[in-house]
Amino acid sequence: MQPIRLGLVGYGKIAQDQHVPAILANPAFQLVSVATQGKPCAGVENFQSLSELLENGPPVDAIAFCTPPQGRFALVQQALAAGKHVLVEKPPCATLGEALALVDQAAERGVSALFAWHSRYAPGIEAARDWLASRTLQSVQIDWKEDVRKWHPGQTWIWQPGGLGVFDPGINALSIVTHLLKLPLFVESAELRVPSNCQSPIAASIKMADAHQLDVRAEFDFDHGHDELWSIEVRCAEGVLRLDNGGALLSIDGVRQAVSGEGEYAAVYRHFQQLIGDKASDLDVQPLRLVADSFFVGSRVLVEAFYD
Ligand SMILES: NC(=O)C1=CN([C@@H]2O[C@H](COP(=O)(O)OP(=O)(O)OC[C@H]3O[C@@H](n4cnc5c(N)ncnc54)[C@H](O)[C@@H]3O)[C@@H](O)[C@H]2O)C=CC1
Ligand SMILES: O=C1O[C@@H]([C@H](O)CO)[C@H](O)[C@H]1O
Repeated sequence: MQPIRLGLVGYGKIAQDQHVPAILANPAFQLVSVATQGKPCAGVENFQSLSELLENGPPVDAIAFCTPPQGRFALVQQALAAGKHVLVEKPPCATLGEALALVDQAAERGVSALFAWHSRYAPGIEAARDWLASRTLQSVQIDWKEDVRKWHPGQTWIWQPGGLGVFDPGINALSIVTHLLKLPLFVESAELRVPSNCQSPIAASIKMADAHQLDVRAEFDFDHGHDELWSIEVRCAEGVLRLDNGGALLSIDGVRQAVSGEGEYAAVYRHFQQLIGDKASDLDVQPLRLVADSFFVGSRVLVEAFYD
């Protein structure tokens, strides 16, 4: 079977750290070209823009988008208009409206499209979801804290409108929790702590609920120490479930559970391959809606300036 010829747009940190290694490890894909504005990708044809890639590059069947969320909408629209399957890094776009438009446009074009909520593919997530399915949930506590200087060194886009600030990692926790729960969540209140020289928050506290008043709380911090805290604790009538290390570790009542051995991005690309084979798409916007609603109802607290 012929491999899926893949183009990639935005050869930055996550493309280098995760996407290209996962693509090279999956024989169903062949990376043939890259469009980027930074350093080129070795071993493939490089272009300065998606337009050049599409017009002058080798034929591609699909395109992976690893650019910042600002401006990504127009790029993905261009790929859809060219009839390409698309894999879109999180967050899918800079606004909820753009993401919803892409859902419609992918359906109109009849191509496969994936909003790659990569944290949903962490090793412990499916086992956690299976356990919770028959439990009586009482509360959820999310603590998602990391150092922006480690994970986004020098990336000014993250502090600009559309860059989401601490919700850029925080949306990963929201993507996990919305995958674990059966009912949609709603934001009841939020506090966004915004540095005086930034347009997006460096920390946030969010209170959410579902239609049955499940109490879901999140603490996000982008100025945390070098050792990340990526944990979700779900208290149930039958016991306590914890996901740690971003979902890589699962414990129930303090007892470590067996989890999948597959890495997040290997699973993301295997899912993309499956969607293409099935002529299907997977385009969930709920995590982005929760971020948008946090910005709608969130009270702003000005905090000291942030310097990278
Ligand atoms: N940094 C991380 O640890 C992770 C980042 N992500 C997500 O991946 C996305 C990218 O993040 P990073 O790789 O960290 O950012 P980055 O700033 O390191 O990379 C972005 C890349 O896109 C390129 N670019 C920007 N506009 C372009 C355009 N119009 N055409 C072609 N190339 C363009 C830039 O030259 C740069 O190489 C974000 O949405 C982020 O949320 C996801 C998982 C982890
Ligand atoms: O999506 C993201 O993940 C974190 C970090 O890479 C842990 O995976 C990063 O801050 C955010 O963009």
